[in-house]
Amino acid sequence: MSSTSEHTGAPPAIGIGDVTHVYGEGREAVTALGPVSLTVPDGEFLVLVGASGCGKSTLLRLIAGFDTPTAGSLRVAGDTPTPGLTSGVVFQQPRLFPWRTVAGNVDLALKYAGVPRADRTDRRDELLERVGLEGTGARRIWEISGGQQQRVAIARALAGNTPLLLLDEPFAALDALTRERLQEDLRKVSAESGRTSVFVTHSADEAAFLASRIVVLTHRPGRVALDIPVDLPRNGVDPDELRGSPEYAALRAEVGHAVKAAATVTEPERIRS
Ligand SMILES: Nc1ncnc2c1ncn2[C@@H]1O[C@H](COP(=O)(O)OP(=O)(O)OP(=O)(O)O)[C@@H](O)[C@H]1O
Repeated sequence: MSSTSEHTGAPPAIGIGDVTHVYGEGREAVTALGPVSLTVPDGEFLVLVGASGCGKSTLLRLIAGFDTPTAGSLRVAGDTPTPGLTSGVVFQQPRLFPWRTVAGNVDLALKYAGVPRADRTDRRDELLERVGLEGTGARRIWEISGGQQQRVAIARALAGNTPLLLLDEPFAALDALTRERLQEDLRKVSAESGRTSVFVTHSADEAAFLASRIVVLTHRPGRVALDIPVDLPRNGVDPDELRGSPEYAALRAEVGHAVKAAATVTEPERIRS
C-alpha cells in the first residue's frame, strides 16, 4: 500500500493496509473481512460490491471508525478515523428525527458540525437545494416520501463537511424509479462536491452508474476480487445516455460476472488498473 498521494505527498483520503476484522472470540469467532489493502485518493467515488455477508458493511464501519480493525492499519487522511468527524454516513434506513422538520434535521447536523448559527440558514438552504429538496424545509419528516427522507439523510451527511461521505446501501429500500433518480442526483452532487465517497451495494448496475472505481469483494472473509477504475464521464453527461451506452453495459456485465464468481470461489486478488 502506498502511504502518500502520488502528486502532493499528502496521505491518501483512505489508507487500508492488510486489514482483517473478526467478530467474537474463540469458537464463536467469525472472520468477516480481510486481509484487505486499498489506497483511496482524494475525490474518488469508490463503490464496494459483493454478495450478501461478504463484509462490505464491516469495511465501511471500520472506515467510519465505528469499529477498530482486529489487525492491520486503517487511516483517514493519515489519522485514525473518528466517528462524526472524519465521515458523514448514510444508512439504508434514513436515521432522521421524525418529529422535526426537514430544515430542523439539517440545522441540527450543522449545529453538531460547529457551523455558527448566523451561517446555518444559508448553508442549510444550499444543502437542501443541492439534494433537490428546495422549498420542502417546513415539512415534517413523516410527511415526506422515503426517497425524500433519504435526500434529507444525504444533506445531513454533507452538512458536516467531513473529508468522507460513506453510504451503506442507501437506496436499497426505494422503488426502482426513485432509486434511479437518487442515483442520478448523487452522481451530480458527488461530481460537484468532489467529496471522497465510499458506497456499498449489491448491485452491479448501481456500481457501474455511480463509481469512479469499483472494488468487488469475495465471499466472507471479504477480500479484493476485482479492483477497476471507471472511465465513464462524470460531468455533463445525460444519465439516460450513460445508461444506454455500450461502455456502461460492458462495465455492468464485467462487475456482475465478478460479483457472481467472487460469491462462489475464493479468488486470488486480481487488480486491473
Ligand atoms: N456483530 C457481529 N457479530 C458477529 N458476526 C457479524 C457481526 N456483524 C456482521 N457479522 C458477520 O460478518 C459477515 C460480514 O457482515 P457484513 O454485514 O459486513 O456483510 P455485508 O457484505 O455488508 O452483508 P449485506 O450485504 O447482507 O449487508 C457476515 O457473515 C455477518 O454475519
